[in-house]
Amino acid sequence: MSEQTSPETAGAKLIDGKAFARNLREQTRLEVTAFHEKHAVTPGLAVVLVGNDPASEVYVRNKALETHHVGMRSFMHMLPETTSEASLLKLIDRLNDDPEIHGILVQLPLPKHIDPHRITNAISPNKDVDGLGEVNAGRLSVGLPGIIPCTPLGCLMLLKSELGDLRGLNATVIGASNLVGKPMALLLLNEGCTVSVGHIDTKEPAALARSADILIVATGKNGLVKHDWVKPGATVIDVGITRVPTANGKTKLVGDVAFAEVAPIAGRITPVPGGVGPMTIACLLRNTLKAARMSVGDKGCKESGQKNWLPY
Ligand SMILES: Nc1nc(=O)c2c([nH]1)NC[C@@H]1CN(c3ccc(C(=O)N[C@@H](CCC(=O)O)C(=O)O)cc3)C=[N+]21
Repeated sequence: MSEQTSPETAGAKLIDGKAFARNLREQTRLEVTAFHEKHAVTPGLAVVLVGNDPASEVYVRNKALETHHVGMRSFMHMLPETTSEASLLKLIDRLNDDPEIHGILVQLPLPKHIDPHRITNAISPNKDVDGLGEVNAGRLSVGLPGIIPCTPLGCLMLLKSELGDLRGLNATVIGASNLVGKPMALLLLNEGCTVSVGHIDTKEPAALARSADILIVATGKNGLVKHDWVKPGATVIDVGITRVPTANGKTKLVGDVAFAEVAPIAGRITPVPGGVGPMTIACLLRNTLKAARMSVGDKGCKESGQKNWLPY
């Protein structure tokens, strides 16, 4: 990756998640071809969306397109907002039993009348490409191989490619969700970082953030992280993604980090858009390939080696 600086980002290097994700997808495409030649199996991903949140519909469409680009099959299920929990569970059962489907993703958040925990855990652990079910979450927490949630996995790939060995570094994760913050903290712990987790009740989040060599922010509060939250030279990974209106009546995506004031202080920083977002989708495709490999007991792949966490 080339050093990119601009007047607004003074010393900070932009971490180009978009370019990294493009390379990862290309690598995945080649591996999907080889996998198909060896096993005559095409990896298949089912994506389920309940309700019609316009932003979710865009992500879901992008996922379908990128799935095709890497040579996988995509199965879309767009269900009405009024779908009952029972009928969603029935669909998941069908997808669990369908041999053409190797990965199942149910887009979150779900409508209020559906218990997300029950849904996430209904997905077979072998097809849980979001890595959010109790089996995969538990395996991550005890240090066993499993399927790792896409966003934290993408963040870790960016960090390792930028910084190499992370052992001994101080990492602060702001946000403690099951989707990002908690698995991110566990991954960094497994990499040998000294990890702190800040959350809604943390008394001095700025001080906690300022102690970090690696700062990961996943709160959904746009512009939360100001210049005085960041240690000079730190690597900042912005997971937040919020659509805000602009002066000319359009909208744009912004992160949880106040980019213009933080970029001159940080050593490296991910932009929004073009940072973590594209990595999430690229990692979803990796996880789907991994699930397909597990389904045929492909011992020739790194994924079946019991020590290897990362799908590359
Ligand atoms: N079960 C589940 N798993 C998820 O992984 C999941 C989810 N539910 N619900 C919604 C969030 C959101 N999410 C994004 C993925 C990619 C981009 C992405 O590609 N963003 C582009 C910009 C896209 C655009 O311009 O609209 C970028 O940041 O550059 C964004 C957001 C996955 N999520």
